[in-house]
Amino acid sequence: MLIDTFGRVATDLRVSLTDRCNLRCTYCMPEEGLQWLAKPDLLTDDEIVRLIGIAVTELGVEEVRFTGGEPLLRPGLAGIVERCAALEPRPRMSLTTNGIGLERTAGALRDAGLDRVNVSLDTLRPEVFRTMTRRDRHRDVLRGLEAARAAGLDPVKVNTVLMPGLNGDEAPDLLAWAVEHGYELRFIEQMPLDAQHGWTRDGMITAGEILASLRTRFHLTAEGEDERGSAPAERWLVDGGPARVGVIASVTRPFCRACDRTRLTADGQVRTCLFAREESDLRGALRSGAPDEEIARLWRTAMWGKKAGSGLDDPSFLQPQRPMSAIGG
Ligand SMILES: Nc1nc2c(ncn2[C@@H]2O[C@H](COP(=O)(O)OP(=O)(O)OP(=O)(O)O)[C@@H](O)[C@H]2O)c(=O)[nH]1
Ligand SMILES: C[S@@+](CC[C@H](N)C(=O)[O-])C[C@H]1O[C@@H](n2cnc3c(N)ncnc32)[C@H](O)[C@@H]1O
Ligand code: SF4
Ligand code: SF4
Repeated sequence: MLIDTFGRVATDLRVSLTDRCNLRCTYCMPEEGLQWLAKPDLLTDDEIVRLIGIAVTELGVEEVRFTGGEPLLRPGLAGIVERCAALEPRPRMSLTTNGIGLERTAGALRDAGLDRVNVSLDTLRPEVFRTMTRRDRHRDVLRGLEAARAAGLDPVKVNTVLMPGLNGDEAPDLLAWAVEHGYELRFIEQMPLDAQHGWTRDGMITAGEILASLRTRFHLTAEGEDERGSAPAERWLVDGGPARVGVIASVTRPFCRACDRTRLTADGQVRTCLFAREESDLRGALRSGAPDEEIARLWRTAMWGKKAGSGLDDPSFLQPQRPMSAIGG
């Protein structure tokens, strides 16, 4: 098992498959993109499957989420999913994506063994999408979402970051649209994880503001703590249900106490937390011929260094060196 400093057990593995992306969301990366990881530094498909195998068979990981950067840019994604679906015990598998290309790939990913998908979409307005992502791909995302549902990926969740002056007034419209289409919408508080270090607490829209805005049009009933478990999203029934809406309030209502995550970057570093400042090198061990037991030992040791939480409220808080897209958001 992966037991951290506080006795919490990590059963949820987030794997970044690439740091590259075909969008340029303003809260994530600059217009010109970033200095991408060099190809030889990326884990190969075989290395990723081996590490996930160790996590699942030796370390008690039960859930694997593929993310990035944009994971659909990884050519071997369906193959990786298929090989992970053959592991014993079989992990639950999900994908966090911007949805571009999902129209083509959702069926194959489902057939390979993917269980569910979270698609990021911040706005229903194509021109706002262009401003927020600096790309004209709104329609591709909507088609990707439809394809995910049609392929039987279930649930299909939608992740939305609200930004003042852009989509800040769209929460009720987005919720009405999500309820109509059967998607589970979650609003995410903007976090200080952008490559440009442009985040300010005053400049973000808080969970409280999002809920107040939703309540102008919907009746929301809070779900119990038991139903939440270790999930980042607090959820509310919309107009009595069954539709739900979530808010991931990492900044104003942190949920680190129940954290059950461990992370693997695309270049093979274990991170204990989104906001960790240290990493442990598994790629080096893999490439120097370490056996599975040694890699499992390194991974366990890494988790003993996990901090209590994000440290966002600590006056000495420092943003991690890697931006969200390179950590695996
Ligand atoms: N603070 C914090 N935020 C997280 C963490 N994991 C995910 N998030 C935030 O939640 C957003 C959505 O994450 P997803 O990739 O959809 O995953 P999730 O919400 O854990 O997924 P579900 O299991 O589907 O609920 C991310 O973009 C982050 O902003 C985490 O460990 N810590
Ligand atoms: C980093 S992206 C990676 C996966 C994929 N490219 C996508 O956008 O879904 C994962 C999630 O992180 C969120 N995200 C990115 N930067 C963020 C920030 N500064 N604060 C909060 N969420 C952020 C995105 O909205 C997205 O839902
Ligand atoms: S949030 Fe996702 S889609 Fe947007 S730039 Fe970052 S990695 Fe790309
Ligand atoms: S910020 Fe770190 S400790 Fe808190 S929930 Fe996220 S990964 Fe876990």
